[in-house]
Formats: sequence, structure tokens, C-alpha cells
Amino acid sequence: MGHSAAVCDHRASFELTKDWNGIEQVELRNPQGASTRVSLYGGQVLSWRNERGEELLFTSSKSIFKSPKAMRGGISICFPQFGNCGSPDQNGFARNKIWTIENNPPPLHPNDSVGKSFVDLLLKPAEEDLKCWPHSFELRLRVALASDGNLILISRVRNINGKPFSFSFSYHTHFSVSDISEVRVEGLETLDYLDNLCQKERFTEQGDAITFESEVDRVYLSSPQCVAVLDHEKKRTYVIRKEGLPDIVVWNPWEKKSKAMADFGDEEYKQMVCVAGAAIENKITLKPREEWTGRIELAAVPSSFCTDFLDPHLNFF
Ligand SMILES: O=P(O)(O)OC[C@H]1O[C@H](O)[C@H](O)[C@@H](O)[C@@H]1O
Repeated sequence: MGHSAAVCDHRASFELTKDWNGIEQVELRNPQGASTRVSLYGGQVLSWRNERGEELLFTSSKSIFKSPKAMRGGISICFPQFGNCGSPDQNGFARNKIWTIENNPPPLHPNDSVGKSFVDLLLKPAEEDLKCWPHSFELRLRVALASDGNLILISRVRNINGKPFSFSFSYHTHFSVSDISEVRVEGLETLDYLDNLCQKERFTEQGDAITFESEVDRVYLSSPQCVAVLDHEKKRTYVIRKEGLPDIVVWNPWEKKSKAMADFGDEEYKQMVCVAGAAIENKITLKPREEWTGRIELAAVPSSFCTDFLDPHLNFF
């Protein structure tokens, strides 16, 4: 790590460091010792640790040295497309751009600031971006760490174009797990999904929970606000609570695909599951000057924790 500087003002306090490529990273801590680290490259959250210092996000050991390609792992921001869509940037260009720190962003709700450490990032399109996606926008990202260690990401997209535009968005979140065969995803039962492994054919989820025995690459449609990822071996449950993001992506490349991707280390696919709050099939359309907000809150709790919040009739949070 290169230079380090403490940046403090009345709204936020964080530490800036540089990575091996000289790209700035922001580190946030809470008083209990939980932390998160976000790179200005892609606005990508690369680390989220609980107060015992345990890493909760997966980052591939190999891809991390491969800049300028997007790093595989953490939470990558996929915007304005998801999937190939004929564009050279699979899953959008936002994750391959250098974002800036914004010191005076348009205000958010006070609850999004009080008792939290946070940083605000901004991405505006460059000339070259307008060639592949000819719409002018401002994309803001707040990364906040709460006093209970929860990680909150709030994105705002503003249309500063003369015409309406539509976009897709995904918080591509790679959770660290003990072994993918020990993982269940709950909260998506009975939903319809599009299966990317069957040319986006539409199916209805039949099982009690999603488990993993081979490659999975699906977009669940119109999903509830809360989804849980249970890791039986680690006795840890990740809770994803989302707003403004109707879809959920569930992805694990399994052995063959992960070998083909080359930037996964040996067997590393077993140590991660990607479950992403997203707006993909349900695209977002903004009129000129309109703004959209998409929010996720991630918690990592012991598995003994009650999961009644998955009952849509109970208002857990
Ligand atoms: O390789 P990336 O661009 O990071 O995308 C990784 C994965 O993201 C999503 O989950 C897509 O549905 C997958 O088809 C894709 O392989």
C-alpha cells in the first residue's frame, strides 16, 4: 500500500490508500472494528469485514492483479447494461471506470448518514462512453458502514439528457462461503426466473430453497425485499435487504466455467456465491431530470438468528 491520508469533515471520516496500480481506495471503519474497502476503480467494494476481522466478500486471488480489467469479486456495479447486449463491455462500463469522491452530494435521508461511516462516489460519462451508450447521466454511490457492521450501498442515477432512457443495474455481490455445496438461498421460492443457461427460458422455482450442484446463472423476477444466503458450515447467514431493485441474480460458474474464465484460482468457485439485487428484466426508465434510487443493506448474522423476516407478512427491519 502506498501513501495514506486521513480525510475528516463534518459528514464522514475515512482513510484513503492506494492500491498496487496507484488507484485510490477508501477504507471505512466502525467503532466496533468492522471495516469495508472500496476502490475508485469501478466503485467496487473489495472487502467487508465483521468486527472479528473475518472477510465476508469473496475476491478471486488471481483477478486482483489484472487491472485494467474489472476485478472479479467483491461487489461490482453493473450499469448501464447487464449481460452482453451487443456491447463490448459485458455487464456495463461503470465497473471499468475511475470514479471520483464527491464531497457535497445532493442530500440523502438523514437515516442514511447518522451513526454511519460513509463515502460518496460519482461517475459521469466520458466522450467515449457516450459513443457506446449515448445518454448523459450522473451515477452516485454511497457506501456506508453502520454501527452494527451492516454494509449499505445506495445508488442514484439521474437523467441529465434531453430524452428518456432505460438501463439495467446490478450490485453483483460475491459472498464468501465455506463450500458452495453447504449453501442455501432462501426467499426466492415460487418465483419465476429466467435461466441464462437455457437461452433465458422462463421457469418457476419449485424447491424450498436454492441449493447448488452444478452451474447456476438465473435472474429471479419481481423478488421480495429480503433474501437470505445460509452457509451451514460457517453457521453464518447473509441477509440482503433491497429497495428499488426488483430482480435477483443468482450465479455460480461451477468448475468448468470457472476454469474457462481463467481468473478464478483452483476450486475457488466453491468459496463464493453471487447473489445480486438488480434491475435487469425489470429495467428502469427515467425521464429527463428524473432520478432513481436503488439500495441494498447486507447483514452477516449467526445462523441461529431467526429468519422470520423472510415471511413477507412480517416487517422485520
Ligand atoms: O464475468 P462477469 O462479467 O463478472 O460476469 C459474471 C457473471 O455475471 C452474471 O451473473 C451473469 O449472469 C453471468 O452470465 C456472468 O458469467
